Amino acid sequence: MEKVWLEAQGNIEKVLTPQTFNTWIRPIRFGSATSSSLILEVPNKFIKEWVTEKYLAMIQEAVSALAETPCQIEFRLEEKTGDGKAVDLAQPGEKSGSPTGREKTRPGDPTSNLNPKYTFETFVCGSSNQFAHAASQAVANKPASNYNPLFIYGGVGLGKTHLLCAIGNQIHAKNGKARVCYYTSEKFMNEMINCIRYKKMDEFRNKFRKMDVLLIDDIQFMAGKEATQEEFFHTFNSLYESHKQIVVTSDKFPKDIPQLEERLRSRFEWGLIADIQPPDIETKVAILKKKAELNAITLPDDVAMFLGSSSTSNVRELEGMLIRLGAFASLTGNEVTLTMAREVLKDIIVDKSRDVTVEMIQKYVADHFRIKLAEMKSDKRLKTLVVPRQIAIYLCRELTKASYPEIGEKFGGKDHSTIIYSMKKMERQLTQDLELKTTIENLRRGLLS
Ligand SMILES: Nc1ncnc2c1ncn2[C@@H]1O[C@H](COP(=O)(O)OP(=O)(O)OP(=O)(O)O)[C@@H](O)[C@H]1O
Repeated sequence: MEKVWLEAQGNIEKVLTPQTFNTWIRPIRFGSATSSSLILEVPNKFIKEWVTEKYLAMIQEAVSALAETPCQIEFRLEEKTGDGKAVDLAQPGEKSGSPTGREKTRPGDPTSNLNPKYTFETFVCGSSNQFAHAASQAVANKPASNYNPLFIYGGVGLGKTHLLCAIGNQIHAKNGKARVCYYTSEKFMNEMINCIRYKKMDEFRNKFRKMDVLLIDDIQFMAGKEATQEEFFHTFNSLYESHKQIVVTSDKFPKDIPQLEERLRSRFEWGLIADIQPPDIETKVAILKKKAELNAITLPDDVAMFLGSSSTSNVRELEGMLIRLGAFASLTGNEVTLTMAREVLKDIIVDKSRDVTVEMIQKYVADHFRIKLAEMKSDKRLKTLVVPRQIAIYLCRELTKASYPEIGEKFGGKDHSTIIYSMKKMERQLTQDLELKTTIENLRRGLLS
C-alpha cells in the first residue's frame, strides 16, 4: 500500500498548484494499511484538520482508483522523533536551533522593538483584564507549554500591546538569550514586501523561523492581505512545529476578522483566546494612579475619579489626559486640582455633569439622607438637615454650571453669600473628614452614572 500512496500523491500533484501540494500533501507519509483502509501520518494537527476538510475526498478517490477497491483513509499524527516537549525558555540549556541560538540579543534584533515600559509590574489587573493578564503571565512563565498560540483580543487602547510586550520582556528578563520577536502585523507586511523586492525572502523567512517567541500585534491588519497571510501561515507552522511560542493580538475575535483565511483563523482558535474588556471606573482610577506614580504626577483622588468617570474606556486617552494635566501643572507651577482638571480638559472630557441639574442633586441627596426636599431647601438649622444641604450645595457647584445666586435661589431663596459660606465650610471639612469625603465621592459617582 505504501507504493499506492506514493503513486496517489504523484497523481494529486498533477492537479494541485505546487504551493498547495507542497504545503498540504507532500508532508503526508504512509503509516500502515489493511485491505480496505489506509492510515496516513501527518506532521501536526493543523495539517490534519485542513487536509481532512479540504482534500480527504480527493485523496480517497486517488487511492481507491489505484487500489481498485474503495479505501477508507484515516489520518494520524506523526510520532515526533525528538522529545516533543515544549522548550522551557527559562532554561537556556534546553534550547535548540541555529548556531546563533546562544548569542545574546544584539541591538537591531527584533527584541529591541519591545517597549521596556510595558511590563507586568506596570500593568494594573482588574476584573476586565484579569483573564488575559493571567494567560499572559502563564505564557511568560512557561512559553510554548499550555497556551499556544495565545490570542489576545479587545478594543482600542485596552492594553493588548502592553500585555504582549510584558510577555516578551519577562521571557527576556528570565533568559537574555531567548530570541523574542515583537512585530506589528503591518511591519511584518512592509518588511516582507521589501524583502520580495530585494530578493531577500530567504533572509526574511530565516529571521522569523528561528525565533523562540513570536509576538505579533494587531493581526487584524493582515485581513485581505493574502500574500502576507500566506507567509505568516508558514512562519506560524514552522514555529509551532518546533514548539515555539506564538502570541497574537487583535481588536476582534478570530472569526470576526473579515477576510482572514480560514486556515489562519482555525490556527488561532487552536490555542487560548483571551479577551480584554473595557475597564470599570475602579480599574480606570487604579490605572491612572499607577501612571501618575510612574510619571511623578501628584494626582488627587477627586481628580482621578473625575478622569475615571469620563466616558472613555480607552486607557491611552485617559493617559493622555493625565499627561496633559501633569504638563499644565508643571508649566504653571500649580498643583493638579479638580477645578484645573475641569478647565484643562473641558474640550476632551464629555462631561456627564452637564446633564446634572440642581434639582437632580437636591432630590438625590435628599433621598440619600432620607429627608424631605422641602427640608433640604428650608432654613432649619438641625444638623441632620444642615449637612445634607451643604453637601448638595457643594455638589451643585461642582457638577453644574449654576452660579452662587442661582444656587441660592433654588435652595429656598438664600443669599449668594450664604452659598459661598457653605461652600467654604465644606471645602475646609473635606480636608479633615475622610468619611465626608467618601460620602461625597459616592454621591458624585451615583449622580454621574
Ligand atoms: N491595565 C493596564 N494597566 C496599565 N496600563 C494600561 C493598562 N491597560 C492599558 N494601559 C496603557 O494604555 C496604553 C494603551 O495600551 P495598549 O497600547 O497596550 O493598547 P492596545 O489595546 O494595544 O491598543 P490598540 O488597539 O490601539 O493597539 C498604554 O500606555 C498602556 O500602558
